[in-house]
Amino acid sequence: MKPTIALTKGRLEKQFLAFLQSRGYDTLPLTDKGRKLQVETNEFFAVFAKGVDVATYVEHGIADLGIVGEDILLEFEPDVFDLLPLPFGKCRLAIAGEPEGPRSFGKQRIATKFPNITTKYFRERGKSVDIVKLEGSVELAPLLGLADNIVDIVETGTTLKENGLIVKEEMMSISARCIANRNSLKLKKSVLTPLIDSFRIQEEAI
Ligand SMILES: Nc1ncnc2c1ncn2[C@@H]1O[C@H](COP(=O)(O)OP(=O)(O)OP(=O)(O)O)[C@@H](O)[C@H]1O
Ligand SMILES: O=P(O)(O)OC[C@H]1O[C@H](OP(=O)(O)OP(=O)(O)O)[C@H](O)[C@@H]1O
Repeated sequence: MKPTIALTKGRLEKQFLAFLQSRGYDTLPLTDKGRKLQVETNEFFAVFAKGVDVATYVEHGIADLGIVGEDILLEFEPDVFDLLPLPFGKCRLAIAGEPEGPRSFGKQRIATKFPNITTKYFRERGKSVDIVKLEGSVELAPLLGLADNIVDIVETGTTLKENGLIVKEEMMSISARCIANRNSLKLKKSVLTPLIDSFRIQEEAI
């Protein structure tokens, strides 16, 4: 029985397909899928979902493996096995804002897509902050006065730069991860092992 892999749609999907190609897989069924959300390849069934839903499908055992950003694992803490890092989806989480600093003097207000990561990060440093949850274009928040600073993903830094913002503090580096359903790892070991092994790369290449 072929295993099922849940893939994060969009940015990570493209990078995962390039990675699969580099590992010798025929990715034609995946690249030619059009708007289909389920595709069968020679080696596995693929389903395409948003990052947090990838984690949910893996947690519930609908998918055996998942390809997801580490930010999703840190934010939602799904009950999955975090198997291995992958050499793409590389970016970092950072606190960013306007160069002249926060407007308010009281408790700092932070806009972010990642309220849990942000709360934990500041709590571990003995600070309490007010969080404003946004779903995207987080860089707008300090510009429009919704928040003092943001916590967001930075890759090239272009979005920050073009909006006149700067990194105030680097929080952590993140990459894509391969996750697994805990039961699948035991029950489908023989079909999953070759697949997982083909995703392994030298630690220093991550
Ligand atoms: N600029 C970036 N550079 C590199 N990796 C990124 C970047 N932005 C996000 N990522 C990583 O890719 C994953 C998917 O990001 P993507 O932007 O495609 O989805 P999303 O944030 O859910 O946005 P959307 O709502 O448009 O689907 C994120 O979870 C993160 O790990
Ligand atoms: O450093 P950069 O290379 O500019 O990349 C960082 C940007 O990419 C992501 O946004 P995305 O494109 O996913 O859009 P969103 O803000 O709507 O989530 C992230 O939230 C930053 O805004």
